[in-house]
Amino acid sequence: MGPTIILLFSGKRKSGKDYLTDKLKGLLSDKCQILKISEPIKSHWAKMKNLNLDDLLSDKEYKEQYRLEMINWSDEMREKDYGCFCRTACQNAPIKPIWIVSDIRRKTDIQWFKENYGDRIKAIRIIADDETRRKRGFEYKEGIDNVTSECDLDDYTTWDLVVDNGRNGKPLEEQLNQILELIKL
Ligand SMILES: Nc1ncnc2c1ncn2[C@@H]1O[C@H](COP(=O)(O)OP(=O)(O)OP(=O)(O)O)[C@@H](O)[C@H]1O
Repeated sequence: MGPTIILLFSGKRKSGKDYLTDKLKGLLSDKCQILKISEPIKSHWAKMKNLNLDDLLSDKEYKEQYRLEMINWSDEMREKDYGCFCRTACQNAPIKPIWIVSDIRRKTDIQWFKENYGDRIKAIRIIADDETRRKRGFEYKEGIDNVTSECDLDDYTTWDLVVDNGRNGKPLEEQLNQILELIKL
């Protein structure tokens, strides 16, 4: 037993992953649970470095400060076991009909979910134009924006849905309805 549907969200920095998945959570409420693959990474990192986990998980400057180091450390872990963080995130999550994974970043993340949950998964790409992302606080950083964790899914093509959350995007309600169409419980 497990969730009936797992929505995997991916998108570049400041495309609006947290924003859209939070809105979706607002609609689905008790039927869904948001999972973050970055949660087990951050919780391990916080323990190792004696940092405040809530600050690391939230949207503050704090997380930017440690992003590069966390990427490098988690990449080393993934080389040994590509599913390690996906597995922990799933093990820690309460069973609900719908899981929303809000931070898929790699082909191997999708691969792991496919191997373990088969066709219960739907993969959604959130896109936004550069100008919009910059307005939301995005600043290009060498070592972060040009590496695997940010770029591995740029050439993935078999998304179940692509949502434009930039200036040319459809109104929010339509975007959310498109996502709900994928669920059809
Ligand atoms: N459609 C939208 N309308 C208005 N504000 C938005 C919209 N989408 C995102 N934002 C805002 O833009 C900012 C960045 O969005 P968000 O944190 O969801 O991006 P993210 O993809 O999760 O970024 P990161 O990868 O850096 O965590 C937030 O302040 C969010 O509220």
